Amino acid sequence: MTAEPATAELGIVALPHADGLALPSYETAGSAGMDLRAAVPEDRPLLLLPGKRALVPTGLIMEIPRGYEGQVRPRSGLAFKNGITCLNTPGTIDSDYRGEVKVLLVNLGDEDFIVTRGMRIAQMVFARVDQMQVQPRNEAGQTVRGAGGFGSTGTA
Ligand SMILES: O=c1ccn([C@H]2C[C@H](O)[C@@H](COP(=O)(O)OP(=O)(O)OP(=O)(O)O)O2)c(=O)[nH]1
Ligand SMILES: [Mg+2]
Repeated sequence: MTAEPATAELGIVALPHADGLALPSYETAGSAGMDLRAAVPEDRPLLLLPGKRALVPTGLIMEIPRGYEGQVRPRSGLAFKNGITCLNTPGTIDSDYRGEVKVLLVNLGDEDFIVTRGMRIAQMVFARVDQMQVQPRNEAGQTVRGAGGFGSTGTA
């Protein structure tokens, strides 16, 4: 199976510290996310102690089309095997952001974790977003749910 041609275009600027690293790409034709690689120095891998967090550079600046956002999400394999996840998941990359995309990893496991150069540490999913016009009102329209929430409908 080959991928359907993508309709939207993602501009990527690779910074010098991403030299030699593969650009993000979809691992399979139907992948929702493209994996992000750690642009840490080859000779200075990042040690993530249990309970600690770190902002991991990707070495990439992205030009996301207006009307889309980038979501930085954890990889399930790292989460399951090592307890490594994204602290602020899903991280939000705004379409007008022109800084380096970084991944806020946290080690929720009980062992040290070493992030090496080129390691695929997270994935980015692009989603359409709409902006809303804020409309102040005196009261909200009635619904069956009303103010019920936080388990109001039960579990069974
Ligand atoms: O995981 C993340 C989350 C955010 N960002 C960058 C891109 C995003 O566009 C910007 C701002 O993110 P966010 O709005 O979540 O953070 P904030 O704390 O509200 O910062 P700001 O005041 O800059 O909006 O930081 C990342 O590189 N990685
Ligand atoms: Mg913000």
